[in-house]
Amino acid sequence: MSTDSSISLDTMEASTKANILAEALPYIRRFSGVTMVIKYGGNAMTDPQLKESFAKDVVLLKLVGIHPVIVHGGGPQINDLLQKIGKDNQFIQGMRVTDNETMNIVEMVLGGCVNKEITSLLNQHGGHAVGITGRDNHFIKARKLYVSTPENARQDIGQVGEVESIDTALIEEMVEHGYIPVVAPVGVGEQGEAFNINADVVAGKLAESLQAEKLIMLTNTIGVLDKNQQLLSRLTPADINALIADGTLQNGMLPKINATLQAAMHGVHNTHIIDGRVPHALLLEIFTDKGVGTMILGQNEQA
Ligand SMILES: NC(=[NH2+])NCCC[C@H](N)C(=O)O
Repeated sequence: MSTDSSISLDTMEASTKANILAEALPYIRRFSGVTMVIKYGGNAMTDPQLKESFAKDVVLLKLVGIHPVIVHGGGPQINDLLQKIGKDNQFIQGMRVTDNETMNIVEMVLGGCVNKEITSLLNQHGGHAVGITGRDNHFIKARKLYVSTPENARQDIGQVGEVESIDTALIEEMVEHGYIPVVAPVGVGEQGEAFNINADVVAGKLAESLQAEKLIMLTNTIGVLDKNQQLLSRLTPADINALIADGTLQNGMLPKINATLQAAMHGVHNTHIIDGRVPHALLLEIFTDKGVGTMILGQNEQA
């Protein structure tokens, strides 16, 4: 039998839970039928417990009528395999020098191991996930990305690509039929060859092409921080530009920020940078008023 004080504690806990559910309701209604592109990476992709909570969240999103589209990375997994087979990893300006042999490994790891692991994880939790790369139906067209050297010359670093165009028909078809697309960031060149593309860039461009409601990046940071390391919860693209100009946003964060900024400027309603190390970060961001990370308002959203 429970005592009086435990009854009141139970009641409090129940009412907190009820409040959370009630807070979620307007968002469930508002987001029913919309597409959200989710960039999956970092700890959320390697920690067993975080993997579970991610999979449960994605399946729940689908169950309440949201259409999640997953884009994943896999840099550390590629490094591991290259190291195992004794192939050197060389980076220029943060980009992997990718000869044909390396590209084969990249494609094996991204389109094979990592993609199928995520797909299977979602399916195990009751989703209907299907894994693809940009070479499927040639839906992500890529061109070679050159690095500019300090002397302003163009340097060829192999099969590293940038997005030329995305044909969304395949993804839309999958979504319509209830599937959760899981996309590995590999694109296809003019000759049918594979290109390795940065996953943040693919997620941003895909969100843009799909005119998604949201682009959500799961990262290993709590969000965008100000000079005093405090979380900035809501920002406009203009705020972001100011933070870049005054040096608050540092190098490491810039590629991610640029990908979100581009999406925000090209029709994606809101973009979010959230902490993938927090269990259920996706649900907390989407279904609560305050969220857990940084929300960047799209160009036409109200500040
Ligand atoms: N970091 C934030 N301020 N998040 C607010 C999220 C609000 C709402 N749940 C949405 O997804 O649109």
